[in-house]
Amino acid sequence: ADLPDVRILATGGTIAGSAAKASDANDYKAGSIGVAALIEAVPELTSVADVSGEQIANIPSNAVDTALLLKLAKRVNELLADPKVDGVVITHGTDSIEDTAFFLNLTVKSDKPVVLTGAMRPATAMSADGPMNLLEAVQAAASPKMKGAGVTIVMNDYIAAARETTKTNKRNVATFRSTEFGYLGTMVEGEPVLYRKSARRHTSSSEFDVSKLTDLPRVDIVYAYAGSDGRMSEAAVEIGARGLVAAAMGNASVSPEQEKSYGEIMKKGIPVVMSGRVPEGDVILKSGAKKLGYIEAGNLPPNKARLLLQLALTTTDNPEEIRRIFTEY
Ligand SMILES: NC(=O)C[C@H](N)C(=O)O
Repeated sequence: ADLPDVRILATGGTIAGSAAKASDANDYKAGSIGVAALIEAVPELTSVADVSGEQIANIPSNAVDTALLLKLAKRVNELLADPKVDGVVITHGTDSIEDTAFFLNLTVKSDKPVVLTGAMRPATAMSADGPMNLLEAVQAAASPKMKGAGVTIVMNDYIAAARETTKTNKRNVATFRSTEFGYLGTMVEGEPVLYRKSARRHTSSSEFDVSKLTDLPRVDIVYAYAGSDGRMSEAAVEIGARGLVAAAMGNASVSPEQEKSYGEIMKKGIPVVMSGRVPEGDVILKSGAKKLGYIEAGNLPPNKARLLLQLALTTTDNPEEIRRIFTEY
């Protein structure tokens, strides 16, 4: 039969991790098994799709950097532009999988499925979760039902939108949860069953083009807590930040010293996006904070607001334009 053509791009992580003992699910080395071995461990893949692997990196995902994000986005765009390719799966460490997924959600120029997956237990572990996650990711990427769904994370039977998904448990296999707007769907007996669509711009309707970029503007995140002052934000500007993301307490809540520092930074034309430590709910500024000129992050967490601000700064410095971007993506 003519099976869908699915390309697997491997970047490392625990799914490619190995430990000395099957009982060890903690003290292992992430990114030690190559893509060929990942595919070989799941012989069922060959009845789902015509799969082929490509090793993009083999690292734990805390080592993913801007260069790798750009490399991945460019490679995915190249592959999906080929009419022969039906979908892409990316194996990735779970620590930053949501960051990479959201970045690709904003920079992949295609409606074809792009599915990220990973594992919480290394490949050598008893009850390793990687093989089933890889199978379900390939099943999703091979399915025409996933067309236009945006970049997704498929793990533990759920199909989760890059924008709304976050790691919630440091060690448990059921770590990926969708924030308030839910999962897109679930994998049922090898088939995606979808319940919803994202209303936010992504993939083929995104305005961001990374094809000619070799770097992204520096954006730093400043964490707020009772007793924080303005020195971290000042230091970030000093080392070259072109924008800041405030990880505020509550709803846009930062200390008075921090507020003063942000006010001065915004006067210099450096945008400050107001996000927060609290995982759910949209940031809504009070009139005083609005006057200072913050940009509201909506419900984006700081790590994703940072990526969106970096991409926004590749196209504009105008706060009104950046504000529009934060309402559309
Ligand atoms: N479960 C994992 O994949 C965690 C690992 N430290 C990583 O992100 O690479």
